[in-house]
Amino acid sequence: MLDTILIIGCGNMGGAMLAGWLAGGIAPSRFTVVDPVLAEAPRGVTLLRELPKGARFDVVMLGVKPQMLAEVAPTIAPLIGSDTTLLSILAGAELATLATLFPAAGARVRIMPNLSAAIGRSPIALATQAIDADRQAEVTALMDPLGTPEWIPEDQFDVVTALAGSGPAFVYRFIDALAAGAAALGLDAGQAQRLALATVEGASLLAAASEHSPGELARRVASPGGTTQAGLDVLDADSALARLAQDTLKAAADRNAEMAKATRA
Ligand SMILES: NC(=O)C1=CN([C@@H]2O[C@H](COP(=O)(O)OP(=O)(O)OC[C@H]3O[C@@H](n4cnc5c(N)ncnc54)[C@H](OP(=O)(O)O)[C@@H]3O)[C@@H](O)[C@H]2O)C=CC1
Ligand SMILES: O=C(O)[C@@H]1CCC=N1
Repeated sequence: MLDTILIIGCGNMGGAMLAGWLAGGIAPSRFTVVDPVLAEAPRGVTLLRELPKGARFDVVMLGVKPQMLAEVAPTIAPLIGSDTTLLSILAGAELATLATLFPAAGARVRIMPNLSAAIGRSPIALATQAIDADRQAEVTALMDPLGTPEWIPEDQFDVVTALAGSGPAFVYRFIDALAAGAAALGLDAGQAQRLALATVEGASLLAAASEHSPGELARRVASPGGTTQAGLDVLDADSALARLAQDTLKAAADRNAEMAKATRA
């Protein structure tokens, strides 16, 4: 059973996952958080400034920056035994690196969530090696309150990190760009921001609920020879948006691969 959970590094992403778990009804008493700067933990969650000595947890989740891994791993390793499931959300920290740094762990799972975990709406990519089916099912169940867990081969982590981990930032840029474009055409800036956000929220919810693909939905918005088609023609000219999206994802995926190299133990 994955009852007790130690989160090491509870910043933006670790904090979002903790919020999602608590909102999903998991008892706060199951969580212990180690973080040097977190002002306070949610009610019922134990907050420590340093790693606990001699304690054992069913799950240890690494939530520090990837650049910290080599420094903190030797102090974390004594907490980890064959009964521990090690989870890592560190971009670029490969399973082989985790195996070198935490050889005693009963299971090691690499995870790529995003900040929407806080509201239970994150894609959650997971990769592992040599895990027994029961423990794998327990990890999946632990991720369920955070969104949509999917086990994937580890060699897809660079692109999945770019798409699903970094992706919210790209969407936020697009919302800002829509709002700035509308403001430049004369709309009040605050109103433009509200309308852009509501448009993206509604479009995204509809696409998620619809039997139709996003491409088909775009076709349904665009009346022949109308307003939308005039705008789509700009996005589609020379595949401008498609190329920009691919270049954006490639830059993020390449950086993830570089970080994996730098983090290799
Ligand atoms: N942000 C995101 O959307 C996503 C992030 N990730 C991954 O999540 C990890 C964390 O990123 P993010 O949350 O953005 O980063 P943050 O800097 O917000 O969080 C990391 C936290 O760990 C703390 N910390 C530093 N050293 C230790 C230590 N020795 N023991 C315990 N805690 C420590 C940091 O404190 P201090 O500030 O003092 O260093 C900070 O509070 C990264 O590895 C990243 O790749 C993955 C997916 C998405
Ligand atoms: O930017 C980063 O490196 C992390 C990984 C994915 C999202 N944030």
